[in-house]
Amino acid sequence: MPAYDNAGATISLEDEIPPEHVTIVTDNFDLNQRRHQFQSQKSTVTSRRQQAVCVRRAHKRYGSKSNPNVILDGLNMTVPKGAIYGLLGASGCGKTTLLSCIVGRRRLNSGEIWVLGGRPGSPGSGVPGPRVGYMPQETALFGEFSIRETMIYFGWIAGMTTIEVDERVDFLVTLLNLPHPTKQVKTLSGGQQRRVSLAAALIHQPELVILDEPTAGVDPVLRQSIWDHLVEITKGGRTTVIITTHYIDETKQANVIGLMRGGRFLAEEAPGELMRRYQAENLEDVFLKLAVLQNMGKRRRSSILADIVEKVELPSLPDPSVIDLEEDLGEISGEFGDNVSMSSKGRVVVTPDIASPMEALPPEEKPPTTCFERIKPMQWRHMKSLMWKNFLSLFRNYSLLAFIVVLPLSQMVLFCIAIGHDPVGLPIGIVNYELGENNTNVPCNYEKVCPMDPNTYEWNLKMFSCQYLDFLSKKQPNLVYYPTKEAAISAAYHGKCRVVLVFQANFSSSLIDRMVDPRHATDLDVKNSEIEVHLDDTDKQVQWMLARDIQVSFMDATQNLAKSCKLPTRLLSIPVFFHDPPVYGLTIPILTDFAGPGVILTIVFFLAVALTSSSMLAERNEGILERSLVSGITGTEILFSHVSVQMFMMMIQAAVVLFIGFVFFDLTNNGPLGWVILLTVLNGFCGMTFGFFVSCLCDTERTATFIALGSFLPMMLLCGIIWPIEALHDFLQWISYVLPLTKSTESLRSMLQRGWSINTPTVYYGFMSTGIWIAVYLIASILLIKFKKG
Ligand SMILES: Nc1ncnc2c1ncn2[C@@H]1O[C@H](COP(=O)(O)OP(=O)(O)OP(=O)(O)O)[C@@H](O)[C@H]1O
Repeated sequence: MPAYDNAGATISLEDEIPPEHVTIVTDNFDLNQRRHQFQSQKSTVTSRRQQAVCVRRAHKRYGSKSNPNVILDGLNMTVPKGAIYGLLGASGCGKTTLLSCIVGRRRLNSGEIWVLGGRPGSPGSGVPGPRVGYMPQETALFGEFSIRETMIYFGWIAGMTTIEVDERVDFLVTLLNLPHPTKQVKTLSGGQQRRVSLAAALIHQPELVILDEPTAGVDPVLRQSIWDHLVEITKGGRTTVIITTHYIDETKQANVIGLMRGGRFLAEEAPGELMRRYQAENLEDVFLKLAVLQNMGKRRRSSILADIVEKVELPSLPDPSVIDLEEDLGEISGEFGDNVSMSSKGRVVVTPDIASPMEALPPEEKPPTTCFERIKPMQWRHMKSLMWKNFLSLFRNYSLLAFIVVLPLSQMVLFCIAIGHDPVGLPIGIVNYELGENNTNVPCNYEKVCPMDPNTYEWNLKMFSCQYLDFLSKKQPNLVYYPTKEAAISAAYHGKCRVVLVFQANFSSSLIDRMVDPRHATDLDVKNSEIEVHLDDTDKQVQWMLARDIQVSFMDATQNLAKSCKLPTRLLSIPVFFHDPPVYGLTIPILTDFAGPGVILTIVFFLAVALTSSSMLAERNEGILERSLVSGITGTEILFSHVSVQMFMMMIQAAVVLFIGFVFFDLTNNGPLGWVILLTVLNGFCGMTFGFFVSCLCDTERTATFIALGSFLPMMLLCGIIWPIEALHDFLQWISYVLPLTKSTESLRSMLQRGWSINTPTVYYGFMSTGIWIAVYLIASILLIKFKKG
């Protein structure tokens, strides 16, 4: 017999196979009728593609190159079509990792995998896709859905009609002893949920069923009926099952079992043959013996393990001399040709049906050459299932619905009520010596007639301080009178008043001297004609507003005086005139109008972030994302289905915010309403994409929440929402310009207050910046979904 060279291994089969070790698989299963006698054949790509699953020289590690955690260490695996393959191994040995590589969710570091004739993830392979039914270890179901709705979701993805799904649901409910299909998944027991998860993997009768511990938490009777069903579906040879379990003994019903340890298979063979060869009563004994033998093999290489191995009692072996531990207990499956699966000296014939070797194989894979070929188009049936699922989840989640409407409403109401209004009732200390000795008890009255003699033009101004205080009290009514300047200032030091105004005894006459006859006015006249102001400057807003009220009240009083004397009203005012109305905005601007645009955009942006930053994570953490991806849905489809559903919610939120701001609280809006709405919605969309990005970037909801919350304050501070950008440090100004809310806030403010339209650069820069950020976040999210695997 010739020698075969497969990837560097030159092995002659001729003398190695004692006839007694050549076994035909017969267990409960007519593979021997469908499969041909053992014939050694060269392992070729074609022969590998004819297996249901074929893994060659698989290496997989987690962690960095310098500190690797090697999970698969040159593993080979051959799963013939139509077989039940039991994958056994201790917890943590890498079974789930191997399965996720098979379904295309993780990549090997090196080696190759063929699944149903194609490479997982390659175009036309159907894997991930409807050819595979995958039941992950976690339940991976939607708690809010009923059993039937769960099946409809997975059935639709696989291209089934609702009628077909209903028929299968009836069958599976009986088979798996499930409760009524209308029952909500979250109300089921753990074992029932696992069975629903199994049903979801079987609903579309896939060619390859991969079940990660389907019988965990299932009672023995039901476990037997699940196995009976698996035997039944594999009978025709169309369906192949790979199953992992911790109940080693139940795999007696498998056609082939792979015993995994140390990143390789200790054996890959029919269970009956293994027990016979190792003269073991059960498979657990076989596993134990093989494990000890593997350790002995290692001992030769490593003295470190010597102590451990010496303590292990070697079980009795049929004839240890026939086993070359070093070579034979190493991984050898498939290296001799893909029609053979073998371990040790025994060979199990698992020759595929070669009557029509290329039947049902996907077309030869051509690697994508252009970027366009790499992008998978979205499929309507996937989008339909996803959008239906997302809307259903939304409408089942009442607290979330309330959150969507109540939160923007309450935040906008809070902003409009709480921000921008002038503080009223601030205590203002008054010391008015013009009222005489007993100044706190004398009423502060003044004559409203003109104090100027119409004939001589002599002024006889009296109690102008009272006239002034009359105007001041219209703006700040809480005037508190103190007898002396010292008492008032002491009260200010103790926080009893925010400002102290002192009027000297001859305030009115000195004022007239200063205005009418400045040539004879002394320094004392000037000093006495001034209102002495002592401010508590701790609060900039309060200080600024009090200073404004004090000065404006004076101008009001002088204008009133001029008016009573029929003089030009501005005659007695300071010679600085502020035009009314101003170029844009109000004569006395209110902070609500300044902060309003930024606050509207911030509310819409961050509510969208809050909605989306957990959506992908919730799917991922519940295992649903993994399951959906294996069923053929792409990350882009999941992303866009969330985008469409959350877009709907975000638009509701944007409408609530704008309605409350402009209709209820009458915020200034001189702008083109259409563009205002469009910018607000675009900005919410930008928040959504940022949320998706965070969701794809983080592994836990907690980290996502930290990032989402952590980004809130810097954006508020740096985007010119509460303080002008021009007041920032130069370096911060640069940062500010590249943040997503800066340009859009400027744009919205210009539209609302200045009435500018889209043809103004400030306005269209806002739209452009938002559009660029949307594209950046979307592309980053898609790339993360695509490449952020294990
Ligand atoms: N994403 C990951 N990053 C780092 N290590 C991981 C990752 N996933 C799994 N591992 C490690 O890889 C090893 C194999 O894990 P895996 O889940 O494949 O084992 P398993 O055989 O399926 O275990 P079990 O039977 O308990 O489910 C474990 O040590 C695990 O800690």
